[in-house]
Amino acid sequence: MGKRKTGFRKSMHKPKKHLQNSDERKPYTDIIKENEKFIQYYKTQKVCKDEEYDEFITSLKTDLPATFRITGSKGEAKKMLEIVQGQFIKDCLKQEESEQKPNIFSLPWYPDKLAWQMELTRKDIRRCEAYYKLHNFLISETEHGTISRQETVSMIPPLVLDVQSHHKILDMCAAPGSKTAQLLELLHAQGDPIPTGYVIANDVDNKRCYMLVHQAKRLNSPCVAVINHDSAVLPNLYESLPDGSTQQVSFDRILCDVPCSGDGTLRKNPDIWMKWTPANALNLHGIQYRILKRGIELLKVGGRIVYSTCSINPVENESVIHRILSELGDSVELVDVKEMLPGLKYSKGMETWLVGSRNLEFYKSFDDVDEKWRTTIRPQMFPPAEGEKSKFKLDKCIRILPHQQNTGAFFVAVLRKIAPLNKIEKSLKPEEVTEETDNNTNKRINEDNLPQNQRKKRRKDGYREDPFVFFNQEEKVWDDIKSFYQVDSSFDSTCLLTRCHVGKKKNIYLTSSAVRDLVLQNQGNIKFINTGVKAFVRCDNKNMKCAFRIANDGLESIYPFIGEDRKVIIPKEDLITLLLNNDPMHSPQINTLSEGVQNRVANLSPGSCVLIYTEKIEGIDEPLILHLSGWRGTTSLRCYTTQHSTVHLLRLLGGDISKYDINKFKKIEEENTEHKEEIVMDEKEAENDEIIDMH
Ligand SMILES: C[S@@+](CC[C@H](N)C(=O)[O-])C[C@H]1O[C@@H](n2cnc3c(N)ncnc32)[C@H](O)[C@@H]1O
Repeated sequence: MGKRKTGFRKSMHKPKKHLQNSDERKPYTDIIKENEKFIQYYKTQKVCKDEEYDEFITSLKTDLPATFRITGSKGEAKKMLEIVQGQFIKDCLKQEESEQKPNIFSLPWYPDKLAWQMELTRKDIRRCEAYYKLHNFLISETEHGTISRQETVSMIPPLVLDVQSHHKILDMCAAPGSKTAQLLELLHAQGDPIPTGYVIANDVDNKRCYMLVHQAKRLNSPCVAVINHDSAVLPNLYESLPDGSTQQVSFDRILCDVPCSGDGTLRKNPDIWMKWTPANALNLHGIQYRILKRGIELLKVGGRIVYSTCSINPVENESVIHRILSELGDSVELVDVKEMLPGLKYSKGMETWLVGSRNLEFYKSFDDVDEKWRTTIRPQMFPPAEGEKSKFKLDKCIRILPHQQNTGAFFVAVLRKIAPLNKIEKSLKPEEVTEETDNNTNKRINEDNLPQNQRKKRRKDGYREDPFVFFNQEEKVWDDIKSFYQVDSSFDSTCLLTRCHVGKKKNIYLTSSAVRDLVLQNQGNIKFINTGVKAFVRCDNKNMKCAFRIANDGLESIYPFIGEDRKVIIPKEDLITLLLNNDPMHSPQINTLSEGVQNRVANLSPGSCVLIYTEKIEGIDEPLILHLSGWRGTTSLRCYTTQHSTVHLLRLLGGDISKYDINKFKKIEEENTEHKEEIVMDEKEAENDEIIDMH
């Protein structure tokens, strides 16, 4: 008797993911957006005028509008702006049955019209079939890195930090990283391929550090490193000086976007309605203060630090700033940044507030506080005395409330360091530092200059990260790369690194020389999670004289150093052809491309190359310039792009993206039908099997 075939495939028994009726997560629609304590607390705190209070609360109960920021080089950003302002987005917003289409507008206070808000929530965009093209647009452009979907108010802190390309920037509480990404954009805004400044992005939560890595990666910057520390006790960082000694890094700019109760995000996170209690703010005040204080210690005199929270509570906001100014007032002052935010509606910082206990007993001063609350309510949480208000100028802080312009709630304070902290700075230097200082100069001795046997092994075991292994002058693989790509002698190959000590090098990453120095000087004390942009990828292709191809990620940084021989100018039509056919098995044949390209590649030896596309854009001097990693095969030419980048590039060039612009609603419908058909088929097969068996 033959073996019985069941005919039932595994897939039949396992419901497809989208068909599963999962009740693991409570839908946000089931959350009751009420909390008596919350309503009473903020009414008592007078966070807005009495006549606005109902509007304030009502606004907190509605979903947030979707917003995004355009990023990228000037030419690319201008082209994206044309798309956002043009017919494409107009069509995306059109609802077939309705005559009314939601509005989309640029935020007046964000420079160059780069930030946009829609009269649609993220949920609307995700759930409504009419917006599937808009949704696809937002996803592919976000993944490619040309837009960042970021909440309106969250764009303010990096903006008022006033970043320039030479700034050393520290982002103290950086994960998941939307502000880090914005800081990187601002660092690269002038178009330098490798800015001299950098961003050190820190978070205490190891897992969240990887979200940060993902965010930073989208920006393809060689000037960022992700580290993992409690920023309240972040060790000093050191940098080399030209004479070989080292000195402590003083940051030009610091972002201190501290952990907070998050009640300003109620519109996005409605579950906070059920969890909210005044105790959260009381518990967070201490760590918020310590993080800000450590930030000020690490800041250069003349530098700027931005303190921000997504909390409405003065105990987490003005109270922290007041405490800092009371202690360090000779060294820091609040900065008025009104001029940097034209058209933004906000309330001035509060100069007086009450401190409320867990059960809503409100106190004007610590002397009145009931004994039982004195461990949670601290004397430093109270506002300045009546006669001292003008000394602190807390009204320079910025409070954004949700009803003012349909956003989340937010608090921002900008501080400038005007003098060193003296005693405090000295007392907080970690022990390792003094241990190794040169007595005469008070500078730390550069360990790299010491003989190997005198270097102290500082790395603690247990870091999960792969090592950061920088090339030395004699790096073997470099000779081939250098000669194949005719890399200019000004390129510093010691800024290239791999993540393995032994074995074949797979990916080669690039950092700026300042970031390289930071890693080398500090990897004993600082837990580096990630750094470097991918510059070269191993591809052992017999046809190529060099084992590494150029990666798109780091191409902008290495482009100026690559010799002309491996660069191919490509016209629009050919680039569109390559993008539409970027399956490596079916790359376009060279003889199907334009004559210009055929002539250009005739003498180009097989292997990796850079494809260059330029286009004049009306209204700006800077053209759109695209540099893409390409491959000259024996008879074909291809372009390396991920699917999201392919869609982005085709969109920029006006190519046909229909094959990628999938209507997921239709697809699900089809899959459901297919699934039903599959079941019928499987049942038929099973019946046949029965028949076969019976005979
Ligand atoms: C408000 S979120 C930061 C949001 C982030 N700046 C952004 O724009 O995406 C606060 C972050 O602080 C981190 N955090 C909490 N305590 C910290 C500490 N002591 N040191 C460093 N990070 C801390 C949390 O893990 C969280 O990721």
